[in-house]
This record gives sequence, C-alpha cells and structure tokens, in this order.
Amino acid sequence: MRLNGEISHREGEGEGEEEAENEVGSSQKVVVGYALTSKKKKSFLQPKFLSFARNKGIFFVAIDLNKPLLEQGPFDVVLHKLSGKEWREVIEEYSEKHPEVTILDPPDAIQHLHNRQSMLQDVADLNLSDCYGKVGVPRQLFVIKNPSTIPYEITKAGMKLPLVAKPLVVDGTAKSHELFLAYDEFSLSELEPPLVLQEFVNHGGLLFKIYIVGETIKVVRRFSLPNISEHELSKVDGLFRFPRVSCAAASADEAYLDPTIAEHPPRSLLERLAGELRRRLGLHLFNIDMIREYGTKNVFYVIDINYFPGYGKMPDYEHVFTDFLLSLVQNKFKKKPDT
Ligand SMILES: Nc1ncnc2c1ncn2[C@@H]1O[C@H](COP(=O)(O)OP(=O)(O)OP(=O)(O)O)[C@@H](O)[C@H]1O
Ligand SMILES: O=P(O)(O)O[C@H]1[C@H](O)[C@H](O)[C@H](OP(=O)(O)O)[C@@H](OP(=O)(O)O)[C@@H]1O
Ligand SMILES: [Mg+2]
Ligand SMILES: [Mg+2]
Repeated sequence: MRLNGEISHREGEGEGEEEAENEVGSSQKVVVGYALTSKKKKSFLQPKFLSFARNKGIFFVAIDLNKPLLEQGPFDVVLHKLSGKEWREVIEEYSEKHPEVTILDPPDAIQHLHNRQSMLQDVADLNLSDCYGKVGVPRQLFVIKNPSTIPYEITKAGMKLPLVAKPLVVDGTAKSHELFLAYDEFSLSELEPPLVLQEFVNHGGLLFKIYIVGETIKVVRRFSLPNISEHELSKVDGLFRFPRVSCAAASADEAYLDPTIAEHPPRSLLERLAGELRRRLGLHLFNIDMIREYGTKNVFYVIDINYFPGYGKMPDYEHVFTDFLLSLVQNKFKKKPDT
C-alpha cells in the first residue's frame, strides 16, 4: 500500500490533476501494475471501473512490455493475462525478486487451465456430491495423435453420441475455441489432434457461468446449445462447427425460462466447488461453465474453466473487483510483522 507522493503515471488520470482523495478519505493508495492485451484492457479496464477504483484509492498502471519489469513499479499487485513462455519467465523472475507483490495469478497455476485435460481433472477428482446435488465432468476421451483410431476408441470407451470436440490446448487464440459437434464417430477422424471429445449433455439450452473473484461467487445465466433428441441423432450424421454460443454478454437472466432449467445451482454446492477449486488450482480469478443435466433437479457438469474471463460482462464487477483488490492488500498488511 502506498502513501502520498509515491505514485508515478497513473492510468486514467490527467497530468497535474489533484490527487483524488479516495472515498474513505485516507491517503493510502493501492498500485496495480497490469499486463493485458488491448482487447482485454478495453473489456476489463472500463472507464467506470477505473474511476470507481480510483475513488477507492486503487490505481492501475500499465506495465511497459518494452522495458524490464524489474525496473518498473513499485506495485502492490501485478495483474496479468498474456500468453507465451517468455512472459511467464518475466513474471516468475519478478515474483522471486518481489515476494511482497501479489501476482494475479501465478503463471504455473494459470498453465493448469491451458490444457483441457488438466483443467477439469480437479473437478473429476472432487466427485462432489451432497444432499443438495452432484457435480461431475462429462465422460471424455483425449486424442493426442492418431485420429484414425477415434471410432475404435469411442466404441471401446462406450462413449455416447453426440460428442463435443474441443482443442486440447487453450491458449487464448481463436483456434482454441474452434468447437465441433459430432453426430457420428467416423467423421471425428477428420479432426486435427490433440483434442478432447466430451459427451454432449442435454441441458435445456442454458448454461451457468460461475464467476470467481477471490472469495466472491457470482452466477450468470447464458444461452447455450439446445438439447439434441434421439430422433435428431438418428437422422443426422457428420461434424458441425459451432460458434461461441455462450460467450456473448447477452445474458439469459432477463429471459423467461423454465424454472427447472434456469434455477441457479444450490449455493452450498457452489461454495464447496469454488472453495475446493480455488485451493486446488491456486487461482483467485476464474470462471466455471456449469450445466444442469436436462430433466434432473441438481445433477450438474462442469464443462470448462477459464482463467481471468470476461469480468466486464459480470454485473457489478467494479464493486466486486475493487473490494477484492483492497482485501488482498489489507490482508497482506495485517500479516506484516510489526517492524
Ligand atoms: N459437454 C458438453 N455438453 C453440452 N454442451 C457443451 C458441452 N461442452 C461445450 N458445450 C457447449 O459449447 C459451448 C462452448 O464450450 P466450452 O465452454 O468448453 O468452450 P470454450 O471455447 O472454452 O468457451 P469459452 O472459453 O468462451 O467459455 C458451451 O458454452 C456449451 O454451450
Ligand atoms: O463469457 P466469459 O467471461 O466466460 O468469456 C471469456 C471466455 O470464457 C474466456 O475466458 C476468454 O479468454 P480466452 O480463453 O483466453 O480466450 C475470455 O476472453 P478475454 O479476451 O476476455 O480474455 C472471454 O471473455
Ligand atoms: Mg466455456
Ligand atoms: Mg473456455
């Protein structure tokens, strides 16, 4: 936490402006260095968020990627979402030299979500079920090399069609979001490994995005792929690429939906799932794509977990995020031995 006079250039503040006394009137400031793509900066560092944060004494400072990170700052927090081994090494070196700075989030923890096998392994291991419901992962098969063996492997594994085919690697490129629906196992050999094949679970065309920001959980409904009937399955063959149906900010929260489909997952189940994943993944910032098996009350499947997702699409994100950043720094302050 910085006191007056220690801040260099700040995002979103004109030259020579009086330093904004933050809302609580204290002169303590939190400096967040960020390294984000321009797309992410635009969607996440919205003006309303920057000004709200500034009033809380939080200032965002762009990290100059053309200068050594160690020569920049000082920062209380470093917030980043960039791909590539080189950037990971920069952050790891910085974190070793500056253990006092909170890194959101550690690169090796983020890496865990860049592979759709390791991504869901913790959920599968959890095998979470209690009196409020059950959370699992759809049956899936990983195809690393030879696509010609897919039909045999699918049959051997007793996988039920249709299947969703997803690139195994999630690296922020458009390619990692190229998904296909397969109505027969033979057409799958046209796909390019490495990939994961997941059983398609009917879920009434609605998906829950469970946003996690530290200890906070926010549930958003999003439209999703419609159910596929046995009749349709018997009539259709082949492979169909589909668009990113659930990514648009257009939430389904305002639409009238069948309550048995649209009812949020039980809070207690979400609290347990979020708590376990925060601990096992070692992440503060992620969301969970969860679907309810159509026709059941509380049988849920996690189909995707995303690092530092589109928080700008999350209602009230500016309050949630600023409270989170303040709590991070205040908790660190409390832990500091009396000097
Ligand atoms: N096993 C499944 N059963 C039913 N529908 C699925 C399944 N897997 C994916 N889908 C549908 O495909 C959409 C995209 O899947 P997924 O979220 O895994 O891809 P993604 O590229 O990681 O998307 P994003 O990162 O933008 O959330 C889901 O929102 C859902 O509509
Ligand atoms: O609707 P959400 O917030 O889930 O959309 C996210 C998406 O889930 C992924 O997290 C995207 O990141 P990549 O997987 O790295 O592509 C996010 O894109 P980003 O540009 O905001 O990081 C989507 O917003
Ligand atoms: Mg998803
Ligand atoms: Mg995803």
